Amino acid sequence: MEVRARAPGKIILAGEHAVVHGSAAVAASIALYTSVSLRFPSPSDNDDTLTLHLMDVGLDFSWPVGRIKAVLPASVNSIASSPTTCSPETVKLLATLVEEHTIPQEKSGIASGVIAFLWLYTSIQGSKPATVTVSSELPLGSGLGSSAAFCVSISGALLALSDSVKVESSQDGWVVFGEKEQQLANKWAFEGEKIIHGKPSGIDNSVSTFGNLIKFKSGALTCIKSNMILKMLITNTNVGRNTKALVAGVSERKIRHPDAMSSVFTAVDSISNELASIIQSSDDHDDDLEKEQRVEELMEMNQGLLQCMGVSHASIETVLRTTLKYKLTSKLTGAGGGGCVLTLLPTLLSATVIDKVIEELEQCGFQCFIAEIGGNGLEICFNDEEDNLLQGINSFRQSRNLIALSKNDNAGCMADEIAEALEDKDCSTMAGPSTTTTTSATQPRYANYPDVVKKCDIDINTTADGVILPVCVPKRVPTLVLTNYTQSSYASYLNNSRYTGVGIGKEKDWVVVVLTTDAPSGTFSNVAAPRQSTVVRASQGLVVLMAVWFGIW
Ligand SMILES: Nc1ncnc2c1ncn2[C@@H]1O[C@H](COP(=O)(O)OP(=O)(O)O)[C@@H](O)[C@H]1O
Ligand SMILES: C[C@@](O)(CCOP(=O)(O)O)CC(=O)O
Repeated sequence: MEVRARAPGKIILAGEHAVVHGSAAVAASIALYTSVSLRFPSPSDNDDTLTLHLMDVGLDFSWPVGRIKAVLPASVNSIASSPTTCSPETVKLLATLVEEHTIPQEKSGIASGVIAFLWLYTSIQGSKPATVTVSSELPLGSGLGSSAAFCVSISGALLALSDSVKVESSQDGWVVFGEKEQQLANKWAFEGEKIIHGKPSGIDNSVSTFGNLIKFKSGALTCIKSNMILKMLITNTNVGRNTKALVAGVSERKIRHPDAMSSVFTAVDSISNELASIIQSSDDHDDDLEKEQRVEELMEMNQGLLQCMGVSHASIETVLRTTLKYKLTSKLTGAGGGGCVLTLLPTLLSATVIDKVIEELEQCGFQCFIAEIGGNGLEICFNDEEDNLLQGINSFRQSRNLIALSKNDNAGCMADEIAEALEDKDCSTMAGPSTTTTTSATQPRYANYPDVVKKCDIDINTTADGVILPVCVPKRVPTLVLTNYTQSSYASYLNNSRYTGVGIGKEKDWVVVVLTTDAPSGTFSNVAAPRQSTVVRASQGLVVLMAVWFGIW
């Protein structure tokens, strides 16, 4: 049983930090997602571990479920339908599980994310074995809400396969939870955020769960309907910072200067409310330019107040100065202290100016992108990743008037085994030609072939017709995986009528497609020896490598 969930990142247009102290804030989801796949093993897998693959940081964690049960006393068991806060004592217990793995010093911030994962997992699913894989399009720790997207997507996947939520698993493609289920996922995500952040306001997990454009104040969310075009340039200063420390720093400043800080928060509250009412839908577009200027002014004022809170940074000031040269207004977004900066790109701004600003910002070592604002929040998909790839391959074949490939279980088993053998190989280490002969010295180094063949019940003596197509795509981004099959030299195999069956396997960055034929030597119940093997480099701009082995060893 497998489910995938994805949740978007966010930008805060006004009100970060002040929102932690009860002021209003305005935020929008952006079309950059964190995706989670959750798979429970079948009894025949004999797998009794909980495994977490964190693709973005290249870290894997695995615990025998017995170990988790031994560490967590039964008294901390939660109920999936009623989100509960992880006590400091339980955080310590979960930290011991995380400490059983080595996390390099420069990635130490990941530990709190893994603790949050363990809390959400054990609370919603108990101590079942499973494999959970997380990958994100968001930069981590840059103010775009990666921690919220992490907690929301994990909560969504865990709830989707729990008894507490009713979702129609037969639906195709990405589906949005019903309102009740969204509320539940949001509450659990908030509990995860508390572990990572200490004192989150709840705005990040709310906008990641519900999507769109929202106003948020004291835990209450109002959806903003807007048809105003808000084009935002996002500049990542690439300066790392820690949300928890920045939020704590503002609270300490509030303790030192209660009156002054309370005035700052009140001013931010007014800014957020005014911003929300300006961008609220109106059919009158005559004053759009004036609205844009008012939004710019409010952003500028908000940035000034964020400086008062002590969360700006030299890199943020550099972005402000650079964009001001082009008469553009910017403000930090998220916790500040580095991270990302927003620049409003007025509707009448020419593409040439936009290119120039971006060029200048990039010369400072920053990264710029324009993100789509206000899409869906948390979404779930029950279609298996492999089924989706097969669907894509079959659409490609259909467009060439070929019959659809049907699943061949033995080939599927072989694809799984080869993917497993490849999983720890780096994409780049696979460059260069592979071996072509049967002698043990020159056999392809990726799998223990005779064992694979035996395990998958394939007769090594009669199977001669088949092709194995491995692809390595960092994070297995589905669209890129598909194009690596359909827009590379692999396309000639997919575009060949002699292949009628298919098996697909995947592990880490690797996907393996095994094609079979209808001939007695190609059904994979019988066999032969290897004939040829090559490795080719794909041209997708990513580090993508592919190997083709004709025939079976
Ligand atoms: N894709 C991910 N993989 C692993 N951990 C993640 C991921 N996304 C977020 N996290 C967790 O969230 C933390 C970043 O959160 P935070 O500092 O608040 O930055 P952001 O502004 O991106 O939310 C990471 O240090 C890690 O603990
Ligand atoms: C500073 C704050 O307002 C937003 C933090 O955003 P991020 O974690 O930097 O993406 C904190 C919060 O609202 O919980």
